[in-house]
Amino acid sequence: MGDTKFVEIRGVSKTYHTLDEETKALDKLSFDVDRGEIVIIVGPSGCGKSTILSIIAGLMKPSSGEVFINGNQIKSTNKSVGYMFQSDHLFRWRTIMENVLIGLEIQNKVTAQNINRVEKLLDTYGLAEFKNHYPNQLSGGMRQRVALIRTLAIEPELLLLDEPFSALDYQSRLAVSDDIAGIIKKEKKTAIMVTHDIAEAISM
Ligand SMILES: Nc1ncnc2c1ncn2[C@@H]1O[C@H](COP(=O)(O)OP(=O)(O)OP(=O)(O)O)[C@@H](O)[C@H]1O
Repeated sequence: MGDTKFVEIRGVSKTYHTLDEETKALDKLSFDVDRGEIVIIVGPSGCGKSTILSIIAGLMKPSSGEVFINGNQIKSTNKSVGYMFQSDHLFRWRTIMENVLIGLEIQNKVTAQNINRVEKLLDTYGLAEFKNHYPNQLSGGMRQRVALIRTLAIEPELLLLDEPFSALDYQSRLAVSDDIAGIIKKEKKTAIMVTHDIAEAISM
């Protein structure tokens, strides 16, 4: 037996069934991710990228195969995993601070210590002065940064990013992906990102 990897994907297959057809989205997919690694999966639309992230997050069960995080098999959603979606999904009626705190609110963990930690994250990543602003007062790139800080606020060990920059125009996409990669490295997180955009993958 070798060392246990941080994330292990073992022979994962997924077939979707509808009334009149079967779609094989994943066929015996296996790979490992080490702690602190940023892995980018590139492929065209429809190749099963969102499916594998949903399975790793425990939001969906594979048809066969297993996923382990830290040696524990994933069977349902898991606090050690943070998921960032294609668009930023910020609530427009909540301020930046209120948006960033939402995960902690759901977990009933809005303590003075956690608020302080989140304020430091906003400060480090240049958003402190915007904490009482609303999402529509920020640029697309800043909103993605807010979405990442919201995901980081619950202190996940593994970040899953599903085409997080696809809503941005080409020029800001490369700058923002650079920016987000820098934050992930600085916070020493492990991340799996999926994208159809090779330039974005290389820039990360
Ligand atoms: N709930 C579902 N029911 C039936 N088929 C599905 C379902 N979800 C996804 N599929 C099919 O499975 C395949 C993989 O989908 P998936 O969303 O994982 O791909 P993707 O690479 O993330 O694509 P995109 O970038 O367009 O989201 C596609 O052919 C899709 O049509």
